Amino acid sequence: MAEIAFQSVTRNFAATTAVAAVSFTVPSGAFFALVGPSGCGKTTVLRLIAGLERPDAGTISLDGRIVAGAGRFVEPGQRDLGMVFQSYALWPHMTVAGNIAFGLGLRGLSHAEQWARTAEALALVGLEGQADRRPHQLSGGQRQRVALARSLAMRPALILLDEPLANLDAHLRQAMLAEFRRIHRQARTTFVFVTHDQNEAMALADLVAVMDRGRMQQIAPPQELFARPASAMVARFVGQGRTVPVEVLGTEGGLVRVRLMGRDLVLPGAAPAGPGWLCLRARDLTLEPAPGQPRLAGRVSDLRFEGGDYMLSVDLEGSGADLVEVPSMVPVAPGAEVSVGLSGGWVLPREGLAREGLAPMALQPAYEVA
Ligand SMILES: Nc1ncnc2c1ncn2[C@@H]1O[C@H](COP(=O)(O)OP(=O)(O)OP(=O)(O)O)[C@@H](O)[C@H]1O
Repeated sequence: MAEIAFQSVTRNFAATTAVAAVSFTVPSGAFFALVGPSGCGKTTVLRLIAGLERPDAGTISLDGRIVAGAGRFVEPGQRDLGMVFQSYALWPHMTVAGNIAFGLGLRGLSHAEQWARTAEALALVGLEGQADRRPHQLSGGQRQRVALARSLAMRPALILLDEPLANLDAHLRQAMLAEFRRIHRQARTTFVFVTHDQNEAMALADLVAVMDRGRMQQIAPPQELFARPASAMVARFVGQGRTVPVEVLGTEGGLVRVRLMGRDLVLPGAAPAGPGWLCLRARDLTLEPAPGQPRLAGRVSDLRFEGGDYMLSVDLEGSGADLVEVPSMVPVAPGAEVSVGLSGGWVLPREGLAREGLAPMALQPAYEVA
């Protein structure tokens, strides 16, 4: 297992700053996911960890040892890490066992040790009995497991996975998410997983970094990213959040008082007085507000059938926000005027807030100020 530490790491490609003064620490043994829209710099971060890119500034340490920066550079082969790519990169002419044992042979391990480690890695990924097959005789999911087994057999301190599920169909991807979690638990190795799919990152990892245009927006456990987004980008990217502009009036008993559509509401959040965003997700909104629950007037713009119920797209007219998503047990025709109840949400400053500035806070329900 290995701890990963970036300190003010920058990587430029001509005029593009792919990674901009990024600092973070991943604890040893974590399942760490890097997520963000295309071009945000996540693959470059992965390649910097691997030693396939050199930083232009800053230092990268693995387990306390500087591997890049401060006049030092440790070659990829000397970093005690394995890589798994979406293309699998298996040798087509070798059997499954041959593919896994190949790297072990290069390390000079005895045949007996190669065989023992290959069998162990195949068992770990659930491919016992497939040792003599060739890659073309396997499904996509099985090939991905062989690629992972090949890395695991080397027993590295760190395994880097670059969109390993991208080539699999949605059903298989779901199954592989559970498999990756199990394999990580059993292998007791630090995993770094790059994906553009926030659902995948949130389902897999115990620590998720959201990147945008070369910068780290937030690094946090999935539950915290969802409940307490640090910037509007994270609020929108994670869990299909919608952001509604509000005026923050001040803090109040660990909550934040905001003005929204002419009403004063007190909501969970972390923001100083001034312009803010209210991040809302479907679970924060209901169609039939309980007595005393804050409510906002809206008009149904669209509805779709989802998960056995309906999801309405509602225009909070005059709020300046995009459409919000409101779950409903019954269909409501587009054009209908509705009253939307607010049971939660998260208020953040319009400019975003450094993670360090956010006080930990228990989640509490919203209430309206009389
Ligand atoms: N070798 C390179 N030469 C020039 N520009 C590069 C190179 N590698 C990356 N970039 C640029 O750096 C930025 C970040 O790229 P990177 O591949 O890290 O993003 P990403 O988040 O992994 O994107 P994707 O999800 O599309 O793979 C992009 O603007 C990309 O065009």
